[in-house]
Amino acid sequence: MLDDELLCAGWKGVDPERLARIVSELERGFAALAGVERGVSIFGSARTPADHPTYVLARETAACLGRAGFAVITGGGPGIMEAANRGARDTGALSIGLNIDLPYEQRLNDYVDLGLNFRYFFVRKLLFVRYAQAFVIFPGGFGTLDEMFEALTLMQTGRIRHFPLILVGSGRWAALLDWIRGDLVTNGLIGALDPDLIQVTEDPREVCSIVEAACRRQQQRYGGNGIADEL
Ligand SMILES: CC(C)=CCNc1ncnc2c1ncn2[C@@H]1O[C@H](COP(=O)(O)O)[C@@H](O)[C@H]1O
Repeated sequence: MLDDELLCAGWKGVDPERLARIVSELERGFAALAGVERGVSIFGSARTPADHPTYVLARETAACLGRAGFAVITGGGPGIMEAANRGARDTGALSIGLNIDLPYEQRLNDYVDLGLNFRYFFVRKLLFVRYAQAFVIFPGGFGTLDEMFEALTLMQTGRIRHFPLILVGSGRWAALLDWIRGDLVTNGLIGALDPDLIQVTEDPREVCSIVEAACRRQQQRYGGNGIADEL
């Protein structure tokens, strides 16, 4: 069977409707975020409570980015997402939440100024990249790791360029980084230089200076945010 025939074989009655929904989510997202020229997407656990040091660090980091003129984009949920939206709100920077519809009740956190709800994870993930100049990632679970590895894949394959991926909280990432540098590099599963795509810091001001330097490079080389046309 040819590829086209295979694809058509799966084209059931509901698929056109699904496709229309996907396109309309994309359109709504692009329209809502079209004015965002400088943004940073911040990821991290949905479960980190407000009195946790990592929450405080995420709030501070977002505030620092906000003061530098960046909009802050998160998943709009609780935990680190809330901390980052809160830090943006503290400084009057645009605080964006791209929320996902989940089977259990899920509302946007109280610190989102521009909020959108999505049915599809992949539409929302595209927007996290499309409207950001950098990814800043705090410790988290499967959701956070998914977002981190998606960005790394896009960087490794050249779909996004000069796009810093910054892990905040060195101690918490050490075991994962050891495994990446050890097992993955040693067994030839990634290139020897691929781990260099990841930067690690504890310091909100360093996050800001890494992002600003990358922005300048993106601007000089591409006149935009370093995102290839294919994305
Ligand atoms: C308390 C709870 C589980 C709430 C879930 N509510 C959520 N709302 C919005 N984005 C989410 C949510 N859960 C996961 N995500 C996405 O996945 C990441 C967090 O997942 P995790 O907690 O690390 O795995 C976030 O950066 C976010 O983009």
